[in-house]
Amino acid sequence: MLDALTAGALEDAARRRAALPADRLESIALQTPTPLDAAAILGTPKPDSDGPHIIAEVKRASPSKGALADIPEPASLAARYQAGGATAISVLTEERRFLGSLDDLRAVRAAVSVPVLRKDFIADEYQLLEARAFGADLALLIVASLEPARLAELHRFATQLGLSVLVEVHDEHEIDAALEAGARILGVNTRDLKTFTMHPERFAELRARIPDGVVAVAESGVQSAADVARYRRDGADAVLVGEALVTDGDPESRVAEFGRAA
Ligand SMILES: O=P(O)(O)OC[C@@H](O)[C@@H](O)c1c[nH]c2ccccc12
Repeated sequence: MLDALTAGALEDAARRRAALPADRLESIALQTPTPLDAAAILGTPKPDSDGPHIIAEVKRASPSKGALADIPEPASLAARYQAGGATAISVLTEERRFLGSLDDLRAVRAAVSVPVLRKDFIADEYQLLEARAFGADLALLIVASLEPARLAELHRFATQLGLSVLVEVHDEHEIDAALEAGARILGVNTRDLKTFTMHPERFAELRARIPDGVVAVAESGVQSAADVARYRRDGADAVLVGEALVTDGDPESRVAEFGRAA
């Protein structure tokens, strides 16, 4: 599944590149305001609460669940997340299975002042230029979908563009590869990418391998404040939540509640 998603994302990027070559995209990217330092922001404890930073996700659908929510105005959803105290906003831009787009990224960027993450299956420099040009402050790199040398190369390229990187891992070996590549923000995705089953205990098991000074993000499977509190007690600096927020009638209050969970 991960390979198919990455192949599809690369195909879609190649189509966009045919319309806008990399050198032209790069000059747009470099005229875009300097990204926020997401690693520093997520690495600083919240002044007003013992809860974790919340990274709130704009997510219409997923391969495991199909359609989750109609989101006609991603900008207003993101603004409500920010009003609820979200430290950062994640925007799924993958088109085929998550039904996202770069237009969503652009709209969210214009609506919020907190860091914005481009969440996609990134395996090419062009996709990082897009992230920067459409206003993202950070980009996702998934260790399981990249050779170690390629991961390091893309991490370096993103950093040169001024982007922070959320490096996603699933096991000890991937943590080692991520740290080797220079990761400052590590996301443990507790959803198994092959079976889509949830293993929230994986976060606690892997947390000990994440060194001080590296931001630890717990990703996936949060349904309630109790789930957030558990990740927090297990040592999460930040918790990334999608489904529970897009399916809630009052995402602002829900983000606020999650941000206090400790
Ligand atoms: O909707 P959830 O269970 O709260 O999960 C959010 C997020 O962790 C999930 O969307 C995600 C984690 N890693 C990814 C990589 C690609 C696409 C999506 C993801």
